[in-house]
Amino acid sequence: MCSTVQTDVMALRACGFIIFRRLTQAPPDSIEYLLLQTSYGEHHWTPPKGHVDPGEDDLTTALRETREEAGLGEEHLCIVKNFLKELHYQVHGKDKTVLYWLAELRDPAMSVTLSEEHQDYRWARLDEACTLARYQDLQETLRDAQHYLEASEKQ
Ligand SMILES: Nc1nc2c(ncn2[C@@H]2O[C@H](COP(=O)(O)OP(=O)(O)OP(=O)(O)OP(=O)(O)OC[C@H]3O[C@@H](n4cnc5c(=O)[nH]c(N)nc54)[C@H](O)[C@@H]3O)[C@@H](O)[C@H]2O)c(=O)[nH]1
Repeated sequence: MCSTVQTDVMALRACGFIIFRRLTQAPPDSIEYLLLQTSYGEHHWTPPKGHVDPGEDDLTTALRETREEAGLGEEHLCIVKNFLKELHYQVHGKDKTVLYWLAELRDPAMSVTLSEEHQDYRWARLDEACTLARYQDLQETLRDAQHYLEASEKQ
């Protein structure tokens, strides 16, 4: 009973990946981000992500959810070091934390396989991605990712 009460007051926590691909080597505006549209609720668009299972570490959750929701595993991804964003918002009056790592799809032609949780997906350049991801914090996260990638390319 105690554990049920504790679970109820604990903040929601989810983890995922901002996945991008480059269709050509350059320029940086050729970067496209993967967004998935839920098949439930308001049919909102987010990168692959999901709730952390009890005892699971955050990165394991992000990888598991990305495989479950997009059919993309660690072997298909190149994780970008030093990029990790934390979002905080409320869902039905409850605090929720979402962590996003950043990863490049190794083979840009690799196809995405959706689960029943999503009805559509889109590879979108930054502007379109921000339009689909209509939450300001997610838009800022996508812009931060783009800046990070552009800055890395200049080095
Ligand atoms: N039938 C039905 N079933 C649902 C529903 N809801 C869930 N299920 C079930 O739960 C399972 C999902 O399990 P996971 O995959 O593990 O979890 P997540 O990936 O975490 O997915 P969620 O959808 O739970 O959570 P969010 O994406 O966070 O959306 C929640 C609300 O937050 C807002 N919101 C979203 N993103 C942002 C943002 O970046 N910034 C801001 N500021 N706000 C944002 C937006 O208002 C949105 O409505 C599904 O299989 C369903 O069975 C629902 O409405 N109807």
